[in-house]
Amino acid sequence: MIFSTLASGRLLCGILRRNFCISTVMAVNPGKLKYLGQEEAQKIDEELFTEYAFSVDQLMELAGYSCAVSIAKSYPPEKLTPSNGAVLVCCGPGNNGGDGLVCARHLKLFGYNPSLFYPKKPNKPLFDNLTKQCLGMELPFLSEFPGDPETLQASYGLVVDALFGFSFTPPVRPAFAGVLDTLRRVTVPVCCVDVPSDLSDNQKLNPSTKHC
Ligand SMILES: NC(=O)C1=CN([C@@H]2O[C@H](COP(=O)(O)OP(=O)(O)OC[C@H]3O[C@@H](n4cnc5c(N)ncnc54)[C@H](O)[C@@H]3O)[C@@H](O)[C@H]2O)[C@H](O)CC1
Repeated sequence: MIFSTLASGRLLCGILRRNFCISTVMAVNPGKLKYLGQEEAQKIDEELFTEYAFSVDQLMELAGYSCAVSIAKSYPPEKLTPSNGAVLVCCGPGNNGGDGLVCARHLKLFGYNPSLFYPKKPNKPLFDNLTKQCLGMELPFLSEFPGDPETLQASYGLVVDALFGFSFTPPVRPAFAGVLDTLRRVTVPVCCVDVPSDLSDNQKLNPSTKHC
């Protein structure tokens, strides 16, 4: 699990490291943690697909599950304010968003009350299925994003940022600009899948941002 402050540059926790190495490394010595750059992580993903024949579904399930486990270890539901374990999972239009849908499902099983904000679902079976699974677990999908930080944190004790991962190309387009702006200003923990979605704009990173 990684929870550390970002200094500079685009850092990335790759699927391989996240699922196969991190928990071991962190259990032994957090100082030995190694961050992957965008290109390095993409190469590892490519290797997992080609050389080891993993499917996207498999990797996504591992990624989302790992994030839920990390969150449960660091922010147990009973320690969140408000105390009902309410979590807002913000999902973007790519695979990073898919990780978020998986994460939400596992968070529910871990005793949280996740709600999803998923404004741009791709029209592909993978995302249809992940959405169906969340609906089947009665996870609410918000029709609108809570407009300001105060409204958001009155209802949710933690945010999962699964908006963009290693394929994000700045600057953010208007459809998501307001969402990122609000996430920069909330004071509740923001746990990011892979990288904070506004990492290209380091000066404005929310100090409460964590990444897993
Ligand atoms: N390698 C894999 O297949 C896996 C990756 N995992 C996770 O997926 C992300 C990377 O996924 P990808 O679909 O390549 O991209 P993103 O989710 O980062 O986003 C692409 C999505 O975002 C749109 N977009 C890009 N730039 C902008 C912008 N400036 N403004 C608005 N929108 C933007 C773009 O059009 C696409 O729709 C990786 O980080 C992992 O988290 C899985 O874990 C499993 C396998």
